[in-house]
Amino acid sequence: MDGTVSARSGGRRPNWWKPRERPVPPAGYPEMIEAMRLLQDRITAAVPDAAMVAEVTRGLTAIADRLEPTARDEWSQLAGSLREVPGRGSALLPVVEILSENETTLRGRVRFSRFHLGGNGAAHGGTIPLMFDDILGRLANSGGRPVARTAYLHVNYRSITPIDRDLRVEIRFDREEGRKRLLRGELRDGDVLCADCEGLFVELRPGQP
Ligand SMILES: CCCCCCCC/C=C\CCCCCCCC(=O)SCCNC(=O)CCNC(=O)[C@H](O)C(C)(C)COP(=O)(O)OP(=O)(O)OC[C@H]1O[C@@H](n2cnc3c(N)ncnc32)[C@H](O)[C@@H]1OP(=O)(O)O
Repeated sequence: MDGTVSARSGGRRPNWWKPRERPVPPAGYPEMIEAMRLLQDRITAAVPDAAMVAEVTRGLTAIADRLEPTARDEWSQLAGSLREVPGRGSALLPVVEILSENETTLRGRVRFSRFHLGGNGAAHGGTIPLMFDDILGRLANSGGRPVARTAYLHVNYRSITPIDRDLRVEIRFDREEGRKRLLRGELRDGDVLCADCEGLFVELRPGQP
């Protein structure tokens, strides 16, 4: 690792975990990401004819080309860095709207959508750990603690997780032993337990990527 930062991919940087200034997005940035999420849902659901496929491909390529000159490295990108915005400004993440948060507990509302479909109205099994990893990681890294990464994430699928419904998620900080932080979480549809999880986060040592 030489610490070189490339403009497009981000590159790796030594001591990357040191706090840095929070980026300030331009007006309308969260709405742009929301439009991207809508696009993901609509493309997933669409069965367009060939003419519309060609038209959409042209339109999307034109937008991608328009954005290309504004690309910055990982350390300056906005997507995923907006802690105060639900879904952190990342179109990858299922959006968790945080209802309450302190140093031990986080409660939120999450809605999986068509983009996250696995089959028969249920969310894809990979999207649930994605959601858990992000909010467990948020709580694990709260309270001014040094950065920790997920060492394991164990997810139990207890019943299907429906898309297009508001679900509740609750995360608890279970315990901390040296560099190890253990957290647990539950995802519920009303009274029905959809999934629960346990995650181990391990604090990085200086120089760890
Ligand atoms: C990314 C952080 C962002 C932070 C941002 C902060 C602001 C918050 C804002 C917004 C929230 C955003 C939140 C996003 C969160 C996403 C988090 C991720 O998804 S991270 C990507 C996936 N994870 C990896 O890629 C790790 C890859 N693995 C590693 O790097 C290493 O394996 C690591 C660091 C996890 C541990 O390696 P070692 O060499 O440092 O530590 P050793 O000495 O092996 O272990 C220490 C202790 O942990 C146990 N341990 C380690 N791995 C274990 C495992 N898999 N199972 C059980 N125990 C394990 C060991 O047995 C040891 O325990 P004993 O001290 O002996 O009691």
